[in-house]
Amino acid sequence: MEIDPPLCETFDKLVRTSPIKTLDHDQNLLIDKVDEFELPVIDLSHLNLGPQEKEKCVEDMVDAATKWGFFQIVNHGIPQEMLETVKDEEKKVFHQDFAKKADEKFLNLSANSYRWGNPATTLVSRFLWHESLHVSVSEISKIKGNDGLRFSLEEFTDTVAKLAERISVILSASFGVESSFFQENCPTGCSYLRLNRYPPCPVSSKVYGFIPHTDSGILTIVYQDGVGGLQLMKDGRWFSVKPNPTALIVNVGDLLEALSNGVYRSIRHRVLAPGGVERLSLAYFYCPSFDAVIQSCSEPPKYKKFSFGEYMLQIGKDVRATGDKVGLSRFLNVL
Ligand SMILES: O=C(O)CCC(=O)C(=O)O
Ligand SMILES: [Fe+2]
Repeated sequence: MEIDPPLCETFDKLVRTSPIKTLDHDQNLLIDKVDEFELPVIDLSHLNLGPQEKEKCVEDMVDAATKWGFFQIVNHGIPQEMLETVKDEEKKVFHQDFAKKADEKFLNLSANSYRWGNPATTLVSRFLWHESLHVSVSEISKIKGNDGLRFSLEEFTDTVAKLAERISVILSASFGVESSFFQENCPTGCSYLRLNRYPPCPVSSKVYGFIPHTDSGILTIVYQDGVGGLQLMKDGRWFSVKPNPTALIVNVGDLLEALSNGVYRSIRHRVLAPGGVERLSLAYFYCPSFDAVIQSCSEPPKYKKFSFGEYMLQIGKDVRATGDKVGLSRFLNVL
């Protein structure tokens, strides 16, 4: 049985044909000289203590979202056992024959839910040493042939959805966003999950696990195993995030950056391909419906108002035209 997608063959072919053979012109600098650091840790249990502890916790979260666009949360209310169950199910689903995963009827999900490697790219720098399963929350109940996966994803999303709303309400309150905004604009089914597996990679200094990008939703909550490899950009430098499997990672998405009028940062991040071991992660993308209007209440607004549907349409156009997402700068207000 061959569980991995044909990453080696595809990569070798790409190296022969790609006009640029490295990840970046200063690839070694980027990959080898990266400092590891521990993301700010926010203890969410402090929100249930007295007013001073609560205020400090909110302040720390606002500070991390402003300076880093990323933070870790502990005592977040999702039991460790639930996280481990979902990770075990994720591992099992990926540890199946590649041919089975690539079947368009896999798990009864919509076509293109299972993805690997970015096989259409002509550039080494855009190849992903990666396979993933994209599941819209509205589709979880349709999963067939794997009750364990369906049940654990249902349980996980029920809990993580409440957490995402709570954090979004807290972070956006200082920017005048009504606390009802998220409940009114983010029906549960609009968010989605990405199950990520990074197979062991024999050429890990030559290829990304996940290419540099920003997340397009409101915020993302990531559960990762202990392998490491996630890096984020701060002040023009890449930093490696030290893994902490008991914490969840929260990162600001493009829409929260827009709602905060550019104060919170939707930071570029990437994942290095792991060497001798596989890496698993699970990302929950908290998203509004396509007709939700994103508009900052601050004056003067940095971005024009846009709907999430318009935003995603623009991303699709830019990716088709240039191979990359342009993102929020497309919607800058020219003053
Ligand atoms: O695997 C990770 O840690 C992060 C993955 C990621 O950035 C994404 O799925 O958008
Ligand atoms: Fe991401």
